Amino acid sequence: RHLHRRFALQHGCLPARRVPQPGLLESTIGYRLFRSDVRAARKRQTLSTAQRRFRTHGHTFAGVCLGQYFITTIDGDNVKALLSTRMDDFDSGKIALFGPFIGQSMLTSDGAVWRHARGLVRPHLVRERVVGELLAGGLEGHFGALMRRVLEDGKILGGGVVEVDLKPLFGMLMFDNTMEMLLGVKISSLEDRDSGSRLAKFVHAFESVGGFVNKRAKLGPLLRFYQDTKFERQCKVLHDFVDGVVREAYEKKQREEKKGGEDGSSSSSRNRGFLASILEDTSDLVKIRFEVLGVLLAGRDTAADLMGSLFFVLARRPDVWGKLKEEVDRVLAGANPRHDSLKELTYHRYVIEEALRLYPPAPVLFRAANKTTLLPRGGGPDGRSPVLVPRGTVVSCSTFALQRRRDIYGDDADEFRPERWEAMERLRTRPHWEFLPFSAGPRVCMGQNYAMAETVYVLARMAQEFDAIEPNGGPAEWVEDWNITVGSGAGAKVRLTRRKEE
Ligand code: HEM
Repeated sequence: RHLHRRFALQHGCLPARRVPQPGLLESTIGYRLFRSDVRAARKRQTLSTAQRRFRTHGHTFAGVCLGQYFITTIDGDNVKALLSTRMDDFDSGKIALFGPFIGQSMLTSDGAVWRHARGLVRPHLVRERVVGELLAGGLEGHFGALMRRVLEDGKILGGGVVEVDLKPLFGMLMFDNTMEMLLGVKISSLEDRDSGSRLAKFVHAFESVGGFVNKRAKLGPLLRFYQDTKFERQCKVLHDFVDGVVREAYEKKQREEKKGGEDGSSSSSRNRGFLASILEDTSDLVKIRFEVLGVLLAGRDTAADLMGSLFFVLARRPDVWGKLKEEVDRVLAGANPRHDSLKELTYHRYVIEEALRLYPPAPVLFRAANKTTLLPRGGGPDGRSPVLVPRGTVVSCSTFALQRRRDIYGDDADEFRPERWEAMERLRTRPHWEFLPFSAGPRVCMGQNYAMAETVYVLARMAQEFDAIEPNGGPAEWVEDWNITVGSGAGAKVRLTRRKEE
């Protein structure tokens, strides 16, 4: 306490506003706050509850939940300190949650280990190269498989109309596409109908991991007393599957190197795909397994949840669908999207950015302070003074609430209006630290260009294939569904009308 007081005095820190927790027991344990969070989660209102709290208590406030002191903020300056200028004072705080699944990999590590992992993965996810490989690779093939599944799984009504829930199909599409990009092998969960196959077991285990991690996240500081053997069993299924592919690629590389050494030619697998590239750098196959699963985790659910939420909304917005069709016909004139034409689909991008703003698949960013530090704002009665952050504090930012701030996005901040992005670009008022679907700073999402390109591609292809999209039941408003990421709780149940052949 003495050290904290001295640190606060030195840096002019004042106390942050506290969420009301009357009584000594509540202000030190925070059980009622935890109960109210659990109730909100049951009603699928975690995100809107957080948004309401910020509207009531201001942009930065503190509290205690299950004995853990936390600070939460949607102040752009604080978010910048957390993710960038003071990032070394914070750990990612994810190893306890994800450790049994992805070990010490890029997503879970910090400091030198994280820097090395990021350097290893980065060359394969940078802009031009990624988009080129994406288009040269199998995305169109996977999209074709998706179209076949729409017709097989959907209810055909005649007249080119089909009713289907697109959300699980987008999950499979993103899985297949990310697996191909990562492992360099064609894997099609969209076409695999055998529920007993190794692939189906892998997909099932991958999907169940989200529920386990979510449960672990809810336990907060109690997690250290918890062991989940079911979770460990599913992790083993995932590890065994990836280990098999990695070992095969490693042995192939060794064979080729030997052959190359004998006849003087270079290895033909060199620099092809993510896995081949990592094998150039390390032969630690366990490390490779964790990096592959980490990127798969980071890339699949986020992109699939984005697509699901997007199509939930588009079914309710024929005006936006009409504009997408108009743009895709004008720019592509019936051809498949190409590297250069993707960039011209600007309205497509605005629509996706608006979905990322209102329904961010990663709606909470959090870090744990590894030493006593500060956030620049939120302290004192006017909230303008720095705030002390004692070592061990969990600091979080609800990007869901941040990206709905009315003082930044206007009075219609809660409405889906893609045109706002065109206006913000024209007026050069595009927010930076207040639009963080991919986070920002040195730990910014490594796959953001890949994710944007793949989403624009799929959206454009859907607009080429379907004349109309309407809701097929479900609520009028989007509801949250928490797994590791957040998607549409009502799925994307739609009635699609095929375009007539010209
Ligand atoms: C719509 C899709 C996506 C969204 C919304 C998204 C969002 C994010 C966010 C918010 C983070 C930061 C998490 C944190 O710091 O706590 C992140 C990190 C990351 N993302 Fe994405 N992501 C998406 C797609 C992808 C894809 C497709 C890939 C790869 C193929 C990918 C790879 C990564 C990696 C490797 C990191 C860790 C970076 C690091 O810790 O240095 N992401 N992503």
